[in-house]
Amino acid sequence: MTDTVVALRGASASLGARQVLHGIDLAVARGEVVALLGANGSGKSTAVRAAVGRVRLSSGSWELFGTPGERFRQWARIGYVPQRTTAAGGVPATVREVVAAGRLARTGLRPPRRADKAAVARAIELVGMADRAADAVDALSGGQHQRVLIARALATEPDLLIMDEPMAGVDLAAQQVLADTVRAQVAAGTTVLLVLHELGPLAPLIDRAVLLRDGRVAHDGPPPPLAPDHVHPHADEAAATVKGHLDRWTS
Ligand SMILES: Nc1ncnc2c1ncn2[C@@H]1O[C@H](COP(=O)(O)OP(=O)(O)OP(=O)(O)O)[C@@H](O)[C@H]1O
Repeated sequence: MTDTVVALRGASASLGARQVLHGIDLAVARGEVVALLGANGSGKSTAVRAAVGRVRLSSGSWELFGTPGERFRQWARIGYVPQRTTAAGGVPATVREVVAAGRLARTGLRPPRRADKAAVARAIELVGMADRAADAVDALSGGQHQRVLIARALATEPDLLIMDEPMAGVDLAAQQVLADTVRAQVAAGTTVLLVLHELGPLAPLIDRAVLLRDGRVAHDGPPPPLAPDHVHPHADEAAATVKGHLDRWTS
């Protein structure tokens, strides 16, 4: 048994001719909530895509649940929300269908059982979309779409949840719903790795922050300091202050 749920060690990776990651170390322990921060193009998405095996390392190593990534097969233990994409790509699927597709990692091709249907319903409920479950996803707003993608990742009941900029393009009220969702997952023992541009309403949940700069780890430790009133859930002012702190911290 190991307490490290996901780890990149000395990881380098290139996209096309460009080396994007330069020997990064990124490890997340069981139960931790880690934010991966950094400017545009610093390599955050590439790092998490490498962590889930979607980008091949040119050197270094990669582990999931104590198993070398190349040999890891228990993909149902991982919920991954990629950087903003559309959930259905023109296919008129309903919210429930898209979220149920996430459950396939557990069920394979066997017919869904009651527990599978319950997990799908719970995931939809968690992101506050129960009243839209039968609606086509292409009728949803960007923020609602993002919630559906998160529900799809939660439907597998993951031990490790990786989300790439989950708050991008999501309005403040929906951000609060997402923060509550992440809080519920954390309370249930899920390990969380988040790519974030700013901490926003997730700030109180973050145990540790890893800052990337030009494909290298520039900081790994406590998250950036927060304004004293950061806990106020809907204060634009507080969000702006946190962002101000973060900008100073990352520049
Ligand atoms: N297919 C590709 N070929 C070459 N370079 C690429 C490719 N895809 C991305 N890049 C470059 O790799 C770098 C890192 O990209 P990555 O998406 O990991 O950064 P990021 O920190 O997640 O940025 P953002 O916050 O903008 O999403 C960027 O400079 C990007 O332009």
